[in-house]
Amino acid sequence: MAVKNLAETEFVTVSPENDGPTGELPSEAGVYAVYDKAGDLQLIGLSRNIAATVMAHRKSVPELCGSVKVGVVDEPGREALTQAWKSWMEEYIKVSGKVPLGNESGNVTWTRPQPKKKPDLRLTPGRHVQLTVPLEELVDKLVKENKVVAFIKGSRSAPLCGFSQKVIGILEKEGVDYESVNVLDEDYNYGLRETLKQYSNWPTFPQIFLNGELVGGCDILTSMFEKGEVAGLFKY
Ligand SMILES: N[C@@H](CCC(=O)N[C@@H](CS)C(=O)NCC(=O)O)C(=O)O
Ligand code: FES
Repeated sequence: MAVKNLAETEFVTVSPENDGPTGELPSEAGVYAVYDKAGDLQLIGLSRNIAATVMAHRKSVPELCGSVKVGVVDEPGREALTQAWKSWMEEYIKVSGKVPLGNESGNVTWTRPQPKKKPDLRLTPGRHVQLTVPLEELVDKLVKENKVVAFIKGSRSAPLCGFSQKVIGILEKEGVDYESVNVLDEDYNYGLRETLKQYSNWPTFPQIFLNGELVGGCDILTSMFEKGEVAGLFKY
């Protein structure tokens, strides 16, 4: 049997202040629609366990969870669930002219909280501060005090060159805990680009250091990755 229309389905309160009402939510498969406290629809989702999923949402984004509507799907195959989800989605789009914010592509509010990316390290406090220590010494300290350091063009969250992007991608994929330094940051890493080439005797970027030693750039890391060597070397 199909689920009821969204409009005909009743609200169940789930706001965090009201910490109890899990009992009113079915631990069954079906669709659910989350409304914020202002009553605006934020997300239409489907789940194998509506109560558990909604409670997880309430925990991770309490500010957007005011109440929910749920529709249990009787014989919850993939097809039936998708069909129910589509019917609610279409109903909402017809009325509002848009998809719920949380369902827009690229919206990550409702997915599991992503571990925060580390900020890139900076070598100096800023260009206006005259350093008494040579930059080379700062580089030396940095690569010796951190197990893995990637000197890249751009930041780790927005690399500005394909070679740097590729090594960041590999380190991330392998779950390596690494520090990054943006050699193009002329404010906080002024002069680093040339200093590092001399320090490491390597003319290009990216440069990946492991335990104070240069491992190489993009080509070398890529070939290590293809041989399955990255995790073993860089993680343990
Ligand atoms: N084959 C190199 C590719 C990297 C590369 O060619 N980098 C160039 C362009 S991003 C570079 O850093 N040039 C020197 C510079 O920009 O200072 C590798 O394996 O890392
Ligand atoms: S910045 Fe052009 S190839 Fe790296």
